[in-house]
Amino acid sequence: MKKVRSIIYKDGKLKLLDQRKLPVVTEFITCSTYEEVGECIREMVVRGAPAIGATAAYGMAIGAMTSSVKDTLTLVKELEHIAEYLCQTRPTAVNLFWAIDRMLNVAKANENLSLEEFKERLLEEAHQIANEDIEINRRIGAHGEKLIDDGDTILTHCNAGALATVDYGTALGVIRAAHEAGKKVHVYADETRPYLQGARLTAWEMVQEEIPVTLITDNMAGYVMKLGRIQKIIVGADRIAANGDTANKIGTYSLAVLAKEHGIPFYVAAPVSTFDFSIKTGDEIPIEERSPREVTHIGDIQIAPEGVKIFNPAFDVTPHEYITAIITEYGVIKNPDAEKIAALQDQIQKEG
Ligand SMILES: CSC[C@@H](O)[C@@H](O)C(=O)COP(=O)(O)O
Repeated sequence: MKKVRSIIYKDGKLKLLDQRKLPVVTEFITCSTYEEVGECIREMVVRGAPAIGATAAYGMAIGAMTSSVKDTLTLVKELEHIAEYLCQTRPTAVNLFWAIDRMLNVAKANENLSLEEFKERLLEEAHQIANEDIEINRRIGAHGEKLIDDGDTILTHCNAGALATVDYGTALGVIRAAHEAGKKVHVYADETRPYLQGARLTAWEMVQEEIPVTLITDNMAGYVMKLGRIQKIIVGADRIAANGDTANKIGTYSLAVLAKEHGIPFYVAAPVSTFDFSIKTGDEIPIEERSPREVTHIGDIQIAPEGVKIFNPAFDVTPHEYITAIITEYGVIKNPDAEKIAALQDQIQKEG
């Protein structure tokens, strides 16, 4: 299998595949400070909920390693500021806050270590978060591929692949696992305006791995469903509320409504780090609004008149009633609701 690694740590530096330039240019940006890491998250050099989380964890480790403070207790205090800075980068994907919290908790639990040991411990935790992500995605894939039939054509939105994670992917991980299991699958990728993650990234990943893929513009999705070409829809997630309502890339909600109308199963694939058990419903999920330029321009080409008003929400929320199942590393939650997600939370606490 050809691998697409987008996050590489080496010798105190984090190399991030510049996803803004794909698929035309394959170029890495090297970050030596936590500020540079934060900038890369904000500017979407790296994007996708699990990838953002792992990157932020390395940002915390790099922040500790590059700090000039002379004792561990002061460094823990400094890490709280670094955490605040990194938390400001993108608001919707909860994996960002989850990874930063996990790093802060490790910092607080190890404040008795020597400065050098403490820095090593933080780096070790960042590596652990990154390595676990790959393992978790494979488990999601193993659970999810059982839902895929030989010969299925699967529609996906945005990019929930190796690029959006440390490797393998969530929604695309399920598709990869089905492909690896010898099932013939065909992918329909929505281009995903305005940032074109589907056209630029999902299509690229599928072409790289020789998984058959057809690219469509977002407004073609309803028509291809009506033509009977789509058997399943699988998307990733940026934040899942305690009742199963799911925030994902703008346009996901429209797909879920269309799926219901056409009787097509609509699956969400996500690690448990994407659940925000602290919020009851999707109404509480903060939705990022991005620059109007993403809508008025495609690349450097202006496509809208100067002075036009723009609304550019980057995510929407799909109510849980539209979701056939959520696939996590713990298994498949059919018809997700508050009760089933509370049971998942119990399972996580029991199994760790
Ligand atoms: C496995 S990633 C799942 C989601 O993060 C993905 O579908 C998505 O919406 C990404 O949004 P992005 O704005 O590109 O970070």
